[in-house]
Amino acid sequence: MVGFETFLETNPSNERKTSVGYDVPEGVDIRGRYDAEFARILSKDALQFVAGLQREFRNHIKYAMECRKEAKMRYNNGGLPGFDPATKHVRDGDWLCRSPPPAVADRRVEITGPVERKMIINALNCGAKVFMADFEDALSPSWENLMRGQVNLKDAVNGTISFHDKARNRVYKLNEQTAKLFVRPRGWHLPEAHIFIDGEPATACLVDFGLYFFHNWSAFRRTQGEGFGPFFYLPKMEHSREARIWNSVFEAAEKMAGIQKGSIRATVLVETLPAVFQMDEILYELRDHSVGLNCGRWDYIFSYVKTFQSHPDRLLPDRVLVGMTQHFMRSYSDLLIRTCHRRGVHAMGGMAAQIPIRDDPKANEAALELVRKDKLREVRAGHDGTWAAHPGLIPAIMEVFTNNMGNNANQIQSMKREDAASLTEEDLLQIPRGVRTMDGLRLNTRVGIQYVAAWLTGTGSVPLYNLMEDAATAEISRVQNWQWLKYEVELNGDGLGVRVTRELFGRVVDEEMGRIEREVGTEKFKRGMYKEACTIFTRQCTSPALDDFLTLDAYNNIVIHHPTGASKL
Ligand SMILES: CC(=O)SCCNC(=O)CCNC(=O)[C@H](O)C(C)(C)COP(=O)(O)OP(=O)(O)OC[C@H]1O[C@@H](n2cnc3c(N)ncnc32)[C@H](O)[C@@H]1OP(=O)(O)O
Ligand SMILES: O=CC(=O)O
Ligand SMILES: [Mg+2]
Repeated sequence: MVGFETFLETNPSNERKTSVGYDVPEGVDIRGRYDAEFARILSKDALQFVAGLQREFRNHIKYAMECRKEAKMRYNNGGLPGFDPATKHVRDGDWLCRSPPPAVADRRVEITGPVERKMIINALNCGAKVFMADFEDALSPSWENLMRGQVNLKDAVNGTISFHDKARNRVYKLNEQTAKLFVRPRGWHLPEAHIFIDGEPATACLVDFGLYFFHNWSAFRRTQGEGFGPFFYLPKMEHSREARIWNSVFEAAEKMAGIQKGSIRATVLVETLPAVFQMDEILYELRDHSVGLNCGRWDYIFSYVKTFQSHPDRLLPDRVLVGMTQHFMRSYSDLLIRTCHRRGVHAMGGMAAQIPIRDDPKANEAALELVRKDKLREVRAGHDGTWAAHPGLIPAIMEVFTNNMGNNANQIQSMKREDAASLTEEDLLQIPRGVRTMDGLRLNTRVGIQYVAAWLTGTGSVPLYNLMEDAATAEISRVQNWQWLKYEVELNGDGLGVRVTRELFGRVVDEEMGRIEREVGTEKFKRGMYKEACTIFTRQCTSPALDDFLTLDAYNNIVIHHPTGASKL
């Protein structure tokens, strides 16, 4: 794994202290650029709070990351993830989570997006019930993006956020009625290299959570949460011990603020394969702070490949064929619904990748139809709400959920899905069916390189070939290529019987780089970071050992380059 240690080794500049301008508490060093607006976020008190969390929980986090490594070793030695016999009493027990706060009882459509100023306003205004503001899959974690994101969220919670689009002479402001705000901090595994605490990079999610909570808990509870909150989404957990750390972090934050235990609420994304066997345990750890689980389908597919990286009998078909109707995906969604409703909380659906296609009405209608179909399956299965990637999808998704749920805020009591109790480990692990093709290999390569190029220049979610791409979808492209190369799989869907060798992949990379250049134009291609992206992506696809995360390696580049803004490629 490329982690803190590698980060330190590969970045000699980390020896420098650069807290110039910031008033920092003892032991805290800020290495990002000084900006007067950032300084309001990075106040001494706020940093003291973040440093306190880091000091209290760093050993717990390190231990949890060690446990991830041990689990990986077990899977790499042929083991399979499964239900833990030691926590059977939790799964069998008759307990409930606290009931959902009234402010977010109805979450039928949630929009997601990076913490970019205009998008925050558009998302809050778009008619969705919830907006998940994202420091994670949809954000490239440059210093500028992170700090501006915190400034933007503070203004949003205070109701003062505005944006002047000078090119269009348009001013963006909040409507009377807005979506309720959830914030998604980064995962446990990521460092925040611009903030050092006691000589090591801060844990990224504690920075995201800590700064947002410190500045917003009071206003949020007054203006948004009807006495509850703030609300969070928690990504990429692999085990309930990681949920236990979050629960303790929440308790520490509540204590600091002097608010009641159970004020903070969070929805956990079940988006790793090991976590599907821990859903009861995760809810149990967070039972005072939970507001449900969500099917993070894209990272879940990524995690399937990662977990089975040493299992050549579990190869994935083309990425486009691994949808929610594959048996293992349907089983995961069904069991998540059953688990959440049994514990009295929301079971949220996931993200359809389709987005509106502006210049082609026929293709646009076809994309919308795919989204409707996906959402209809979710609501009929019993999900209480779902995700939308784009404001243009909200009316259609809202209609599907409202037609099926009527005036009920959710289906927690009406869709118990007891039938899903009989789902087995085999159901949850069943190998996805379908063929592998040269087109699949080419698409993975083209999408992966373009996504990394965007990420390196500060943009974490992009439209590519009429689909939303973010860190999770790009991960699927990367690990699928890696898996196919590692096992030199036969592309069995083309009738040609070609095997995926390094030589073939080298040719594919060259040809797809040529195609990207033709598609984006030579000038943009030269200005962008496509070559750097190609180096990173190709290295990761061909490395003997699978990197744990695409973004950990790529992060070294954005720390060095300090992009100054989110520039679209
Ligand atoms: C796997 C997962 O984790 S999913 C969750 C993480 N991923 C995301 O959140 C992706 C969110 N979506 C997006 O980032 C964008 O919709 C993209 C990148 C997919 C497409 O972006 P674009 O092509 O720029 O969208 P498009 O040009 O159609 O935008 C039209 C308008 O909608 C706005 N818009 C588009 N998506 C969003 C959004 N998610 N939230 C708020 N506003 C949005 C744009 O800002 C633009 O506003 P304007 O007309 O006022 O200028
Ligand atoms: O975060 C969501 C996902 O699908 O991954
Ligand atoms: Mg995800």
